[in-house]
Amino acid sequence: MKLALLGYGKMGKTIERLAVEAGHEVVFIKDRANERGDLAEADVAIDFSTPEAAIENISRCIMDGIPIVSGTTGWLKDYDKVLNLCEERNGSFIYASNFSIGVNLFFGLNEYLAKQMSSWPMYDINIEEIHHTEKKDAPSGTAISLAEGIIKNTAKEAWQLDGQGDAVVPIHAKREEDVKGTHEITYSSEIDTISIKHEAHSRDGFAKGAILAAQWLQNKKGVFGMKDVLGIE
Ligand SMILES: NC(=O)C1=CN([C@@H]2O[C@H](COP(=O)(O)OP(=O)(O)OC[C@H]3O[C@@H](n4cnc5c(N)ncnc54)[C@H](OP(=O)(O)O)[C@@H]3O)[C@@H](O)[C@H]2O)C=CC1
Ligand SMILES: O=C(O)C1=N[C@H](C(=O)O)C[C@H](O)C1
Repeated sequence: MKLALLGYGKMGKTIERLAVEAGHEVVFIKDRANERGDLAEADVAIDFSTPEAAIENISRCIMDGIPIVSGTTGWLKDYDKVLNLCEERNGSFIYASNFSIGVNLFFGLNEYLAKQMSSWPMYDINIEEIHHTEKKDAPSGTAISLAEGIIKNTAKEAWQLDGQGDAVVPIHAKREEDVKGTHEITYSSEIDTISIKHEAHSRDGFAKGAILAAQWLQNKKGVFGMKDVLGIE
């Protein structure tokens, strides 16, 4: 597979290393100021850039007829624009707040637990996410997906950063040196605490998932998520 990389930071470089190791070729690289190679040669593009740059990168690929996988977080206010453009141009697009297989299994566990806990209002829900100090957005895209999974399965109505109130799922975001990505959901009562936690040990899981998604998307049209790629409910 010939890949274009939009964003060549921590994730772009990890994807390049693992893609080349797996026999793929990187034919185009773009960061903030530079472009190398030819986007038109790519079978699929992978965007891990910035919240500000993602919409332009994704739109450019859809306009140029290149299937595009995006893992950039913090740009979802523009998601409907991408949906419409993709439909108009018969494009191919996947977004996931987290491409690791482990986190996608964890999403299912989170929804299962939320459904069980919805009958027991004495438990207070909290989400905590911890990431490296260079992260630009808070809360993380993954924490937002986890909150949405809880809202879908309980009487909670919204998530809020450091929020409070009966209808709110509070998310607490911490920034610590070199943490790759930790997410923990806690249900606490006076009697006891139940928690589930996912901790990434490196960026390889995110990168491998994005490469898998790129392979899967190559000959498909439409808008998809990581559940489609992995074939999970
Ligand atoms: N979905 C998932 O599984 C995961 C998502 N992420 C998300 O991916 C994104 C990137 O993360 P990470 O690699 O750690 O961040 P980095 O800050 O390490 O890299 C971001 C890159 O984007 C580049 N960039 C800036 N502007 C543009 C532009 N206009 N076009 C193309 N590239 C541009 C930066 O270039 P320069 O250095 O020149 O400024 C840099 O190379 C974040 O939103 C993060 O939350 C991260 C891990 C997993
Ligand atoms: O910025 C990161 O590093 C990560 N971002 C994603 C997010 O916002 O959820 C995924 C992962 O946790 C790493």
